[in-house]
Amino acid sequence: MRQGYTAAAVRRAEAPLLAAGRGESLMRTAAAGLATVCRRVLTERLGTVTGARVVVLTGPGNNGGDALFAAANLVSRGALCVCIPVLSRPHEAGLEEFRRVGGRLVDREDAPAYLLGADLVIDGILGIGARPGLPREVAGFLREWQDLVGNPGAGAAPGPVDGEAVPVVAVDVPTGVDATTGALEPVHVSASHTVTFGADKAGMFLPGGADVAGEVVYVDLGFDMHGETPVVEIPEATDVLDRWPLPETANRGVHKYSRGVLGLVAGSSRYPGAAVLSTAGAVSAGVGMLRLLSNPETAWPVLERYPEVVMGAGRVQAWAIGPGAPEPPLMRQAITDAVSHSLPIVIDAGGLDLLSRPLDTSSLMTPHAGELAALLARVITGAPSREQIEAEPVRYAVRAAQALEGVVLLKGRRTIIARPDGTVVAPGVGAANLATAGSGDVLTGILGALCATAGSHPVAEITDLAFLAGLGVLVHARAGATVTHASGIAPVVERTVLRLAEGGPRAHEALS
Ligand SMILES: NC(=O)C1=CN([C@@H]2O[C@H](COP(=O)(O)OP(=O)(O)OC[C@H]3O[C@@H](n4cnc5c(N)ncnc54)[C@H](O)[C@@H]3O)[C@@H](O)[C@H]2O)[C@@H](O)CC1
Repeated sequence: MRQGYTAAAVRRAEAPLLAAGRGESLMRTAAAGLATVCRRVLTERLGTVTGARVVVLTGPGNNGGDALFAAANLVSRGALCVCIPVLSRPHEAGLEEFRRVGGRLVDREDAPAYLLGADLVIDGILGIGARPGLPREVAGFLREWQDLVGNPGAGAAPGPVDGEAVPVVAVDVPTGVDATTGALEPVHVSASHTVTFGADKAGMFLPGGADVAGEVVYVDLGFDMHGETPVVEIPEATDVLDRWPLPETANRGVHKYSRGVLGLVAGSSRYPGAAVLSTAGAVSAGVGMLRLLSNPETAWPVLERYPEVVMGAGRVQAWAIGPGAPEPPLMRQAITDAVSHSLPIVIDAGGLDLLSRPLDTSSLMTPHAGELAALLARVITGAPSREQIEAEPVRYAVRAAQALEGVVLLKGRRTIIARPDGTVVAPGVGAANLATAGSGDVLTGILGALCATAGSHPVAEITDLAFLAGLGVLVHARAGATVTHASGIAPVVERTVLRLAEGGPRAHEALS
């Protein structure tokens, strides 16, 4: 798991080291890490660093200092580096070293020629010291750069040159990206790589920043982050291997109940397929048993494919309700059972329409932006529109988690899972082919199965529903990336879970 912090937290963590007079050595370590990434990028692109044409963009702060020290390293290995000061005078010691080894300072007016001929651009204009609102000079420069490389989109600065994008390595944070929230200035740098120092910055993993940071490479500076709370957690494949709650198989006392029973309320005569898809997700993710509450019309297609499903209510360890707009009385029955037995409940689609206040049990709500707008309209005053939610998904997912005192999984191209304490889990980008009807139903089944299985373990409490949901989203995305149809996801989820259960190298295979 990676953990992202606010810029203020990073500042607090670096303060004791700066007070101990270690500022220069920190910068040298940061620059060495930055140079390593630049050398890798150049070698991948050109096969060598020697003769590579590198443009270094600087601002007045330490961010530019990092860039210049790193560029000095590249010059000493034969790269041809120029520095364009985009804002004020560059970092003095960095510039001195850069020039001493043969780097050249060039005028801003000459920037177009250098940018067009570059093999690599290093963005050291602004880092975590950036104040909101780019200075005019910087915004103007980035706009010219955009026009130059024929990328008129409001966002991306660098674009394809001669059919191939020039790599841009951002120092710590791409210029124009808020290090904490990921919010983008109207014009900003779009990087292929971001080399970040001391601690991951939250904004690089949240919508906006995550779309323009490229590969985020972390360089350790020995900061002690223990006293700081990460505001975003990023689950990775290794977390799935370590923390996916696999059904118990090892001990002899195992039976279907101890492997997790999920109660599912899904499907209607209008959307019978939703029950099949959510059942597929749940069964594939590894429940011990599945009870389906549904009308007979909906039940038959499910039973045809999954005869092991048991119809009707009974003892369960978790509930999942809502895919395919099931009949409200059935969903209410599930909610009542979840609350009276303190069971976790996943609430999707039609189930969300029943909510207007917090439930007195662990809840995981899975709306998309439109559903969240409708839900918030019932719960808070001054609720946002769907468009507002799409523009600021983290803000409104957190708002909903607080108002509903549960975990809110806001679906979108970048799914965000918010806890009531304001922290989020950001499992990264989903597969484009998951944006299909029915894909969310499969996810609900997976999430329900995870809750049921985790809830059936000897320590029957789910300490972190949001992180668990993040693992479900990762496996769902992984499965989706390898299939072309939502209905085809289930077998891939099943294969993934089976391989997790087998452990060893094959488990890694399933997630790589
Ligand atoms: N302090 C440390 O421990 C380390 C810091 N490092 C680097 O230092 C960076 C932070 O350095 P700084 O604090 O110098 O900050 P920056 O380099 O981000 O920039 C700060 C400068 O830009 C100006 N500025 C910022 N926003 C502006 C705006 N909107 N309009 C006009 N001027 C604006 C400020 O007045 C200041 O002069 C990090 O991102 C990282 O790259 C690294 O060297 C590693 C160690």
